[in-house]
Amino acid sequence: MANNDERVSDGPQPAIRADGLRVVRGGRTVLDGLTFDVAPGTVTGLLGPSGCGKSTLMRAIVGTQAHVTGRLDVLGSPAGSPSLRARVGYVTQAPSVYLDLTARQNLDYFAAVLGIHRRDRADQVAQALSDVDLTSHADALAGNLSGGQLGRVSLAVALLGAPDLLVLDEPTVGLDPVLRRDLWDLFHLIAAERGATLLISSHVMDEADRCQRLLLMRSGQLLADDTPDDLRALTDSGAVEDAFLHLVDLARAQEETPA
Ligand SMILES: Nc1ncnc2c1ncn2[C@@H]1O[C@H](COP(=O)(O)OP(=O)(O)OP(=O)(O)O)[C@@H](O)[C@H]1O
Repeated sequence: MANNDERVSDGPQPAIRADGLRVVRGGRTVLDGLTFDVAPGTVTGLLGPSGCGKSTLMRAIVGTQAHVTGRLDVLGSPAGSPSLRARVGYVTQAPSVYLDLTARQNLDYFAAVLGIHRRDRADQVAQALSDVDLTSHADALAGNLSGGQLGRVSLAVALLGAPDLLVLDEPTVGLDPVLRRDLWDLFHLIAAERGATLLISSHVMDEADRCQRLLLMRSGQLLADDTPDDLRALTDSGAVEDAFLHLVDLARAQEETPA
């Protein structure tokens, strides 16, 4: 990837820096020249309608997406660098756990894969289970857990080893309001107590106000990179959803204006 230091940062090094990021899938440009920074220690929401490219961007950030061009640095190294493996936690939309193992056995297995020393493993597994409030179900077979509980096992896996960056693809989809609120509280706790950076995708705009910053996407492009308050003020809107719709209308009008 090209290195290009045109933007001079006067703050701490961004947790994620994208510059002219482009991804082509199946011959289609699905990310079209994204440029943005994610500040360290923040909870940033990645919002946009289904199919706009959120998962593709997350895959690029964690280094599992092919055909990525432009610049994409994560925690100071090019995305996908081997040194980032233990520093980045990633939860996909589909829970990736073994259904024939218990929650604890799943975590123990992934802790071993991550290289967490045998002597520290039991403590770290217990901590991760407690973080996601699953201690009481630790020894239940994953196959017998509810969808929401399974999602929390995946999240616990991502928390193992205390990663500096957590990339969570729609972690609250399908959860009841109480669980959603508890998870968002947990995300903010992780950022505040550990200084970790969280990038969390959602297509539900009412989750926007739970984020410190927002990346709003549409059709592979970035519509806005702002705080929820500034976004509302900028577009004179009462809700982030209205601000998003306002920006979509503006983008459409620009597309329709003859050059
Ligand atoms: N293997 C593929 N080949 C070609 N196009 C693909 C492929 N996978 C995804 N796409 C397209 O890339 C675009 C972005 O998909 P992506 O999964 O990143 O969107 P998303 O915003 O995460 O959607 P959702 O919220 O529904 O998960 C979509 O238009 C999708 O159809």
